[in-house]
Amino acid sequence: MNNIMPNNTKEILEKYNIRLDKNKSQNYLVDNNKLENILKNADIQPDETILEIGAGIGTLTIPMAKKAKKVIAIEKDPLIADVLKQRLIREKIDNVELIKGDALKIDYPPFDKVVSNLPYQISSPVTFKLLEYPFKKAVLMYQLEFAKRMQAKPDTHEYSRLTVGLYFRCNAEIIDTLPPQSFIPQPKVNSAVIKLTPKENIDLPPLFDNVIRALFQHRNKKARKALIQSAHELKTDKKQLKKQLNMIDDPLLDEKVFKLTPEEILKITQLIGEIIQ
Ligand SMILES: C[S@@+](CC[C@H](N)C(=O)[O-])C[C@H]1O[C@@H](n2cnc3c(N)ncnc32)[C@H](O)[C@@H]1O
Repeated sequence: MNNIMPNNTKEILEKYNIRLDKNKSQNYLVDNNKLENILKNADIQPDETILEIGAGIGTLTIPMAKKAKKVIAIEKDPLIADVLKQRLIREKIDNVELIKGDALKIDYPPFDKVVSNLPYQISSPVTFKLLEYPFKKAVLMYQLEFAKRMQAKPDTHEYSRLTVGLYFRCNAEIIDTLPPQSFIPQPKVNSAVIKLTPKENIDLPPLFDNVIRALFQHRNKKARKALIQSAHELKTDKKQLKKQLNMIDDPLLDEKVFKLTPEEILKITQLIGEIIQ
């Protein structure tokens, strides 16, 4: 392997006597070619603020800080965050805002791009959370299976709430895949890096995310039944919704959820918006 930068993750972990815990999503990147590819795709500019979720000991943080105006690095494990803090001091890097905390529980300061080898345990909630923030680009590592769901087509096993939630907001592109050997400790599955580029002019109805949630709780059922069974997601009364939906003769409501295209789900959202006032 033609390593461009020295990777001293193992030495650093030994030096600080850190034992990584797979159960805490602590799979650290040790493949520098893959790291270089993430940085290349992130294309960090000197005036940009980068958000990093799950910074670990700084494998991505430190090279990003050397390119960016600022890196906001979030790390939940206090021992590991302390190691990163010491490394930043030792390397005289002063443009990293290190936040010790749970990325699902804190509000993020404004950022231009988000670049992270994400903790896989929180892939889904953290992705939906990120979608609430404006950003120019995201370069994110996920489990390969999860990444495939982000760009899946209707009527496939991977097509999910995540696919539809992303569809109108971002273009999702798998830009690299990584074998378990790219990490220590090695995960059981392959990984992938996804690039998300926000789409312009998104004006989704306020109920859109509620409708997706309601539908995909019953992905093998017909849309009408799924919506009725998950009426709570639409913050409406189940009996009332059943009555209203049963009066509508629209073939979309008789289609199975996993077969509905994102555009059709948008139409259903508009329909729901009209009946739940
Ligand atoms: C996959 S590792 C990536 C570490 C490093 N960025 C790298 O690429 O080698 C994910 C990191 O996220 C941290 N983590 C796990 N859950 C977290 C959460 N809810 N909020 C913030 N960090 C979390 C873990 O402690 C771990 O350091």
